[in-house]
Amino acid sequence: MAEFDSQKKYQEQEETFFDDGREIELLHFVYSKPDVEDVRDSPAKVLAAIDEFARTKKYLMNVGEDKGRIVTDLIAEVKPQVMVELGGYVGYSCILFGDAVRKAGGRRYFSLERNPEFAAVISSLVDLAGLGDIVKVIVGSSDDSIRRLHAKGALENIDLMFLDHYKPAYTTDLKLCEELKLVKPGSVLAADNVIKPGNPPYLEYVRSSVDQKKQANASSGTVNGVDSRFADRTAKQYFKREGEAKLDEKRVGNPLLVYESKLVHSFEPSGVPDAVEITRCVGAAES
Ligand SMILES: C[S@@+](CC[C@H](N)C(=O)[O-])C[C@H]1O[C@@H](n2cnc3c(N)ncnc32)[C@H](O)[C@@H]1O
Repeated sequence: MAEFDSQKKYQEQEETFFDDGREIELLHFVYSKPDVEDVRDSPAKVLAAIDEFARTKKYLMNVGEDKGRIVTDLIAEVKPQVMVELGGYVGYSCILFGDAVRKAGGRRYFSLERNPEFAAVISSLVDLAGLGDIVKVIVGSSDDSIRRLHAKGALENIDLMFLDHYKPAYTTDLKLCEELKLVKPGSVLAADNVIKPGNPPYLEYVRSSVDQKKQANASSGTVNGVDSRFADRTAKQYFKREGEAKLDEKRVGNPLLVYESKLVHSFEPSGVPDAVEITRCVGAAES
């Protein structure tokens, strides 16, 4: 693994590090750049402007350059027609990966974001980057949005999914996608923040054998709730705005799907070590 380049370090992550007006400040920062016309239609320049804000003004909870490269390499290899991200924030991953999907010949990048203000920031920056033809920003809770897109026929399968939203919802949303047959053999998953802050229930699930998954479903009805292994800070990250998380504890997914999963180490844009879990659905067992 390459060293972290400290010149590129984001500002320190404060106690309150999002939803305090900085997302709108970012928009003003980007659009008031003297060379904004040069930035237009350039995903790389929009990303550079977002990075500049986070390095010189305020921390932003973006995937960042280093972990981002793990996923853009994956996009170049998988060549997804349809990619979905869970959690868009201000659009950094959406612009980086939407551009990579377009370059790889893909058709659609869905960015699912619950906070309508953040979703508006994503849409504005996606438009500036000239990615409006491929990116669709969907406002709402990820599980509702997945169900609605599926019911409308707008989403029939997911070639590549980037999970980067509420940490306890990674497993329940993956199971929902399995039940709707959106995730199936051939699908690939990239899950962010599996070291910082960590996601033991998700790692356990994607690394389990078919038998282990069947047993886990049989032995506990509450295994999908907000697991006690999450730190309180992680479990309550969106509490102030969204209230208590409502996760479907009864969701069983499709335990017959066979996954191959590996951890790829890297760094947060703040320099803190983290990793992306890359999971490939390689088949389905007989029931
Ligand atoms: C870590 S940020 C995403 C960062 C973004 N992927 C990037 O790298 O540029 C997490 C985002 O997930 C959103 N979020 C949290 N829970 C969600 C849910 N259940 N459905 C949709 N979005 C959610 C938050 O509002 C926040 O914007």
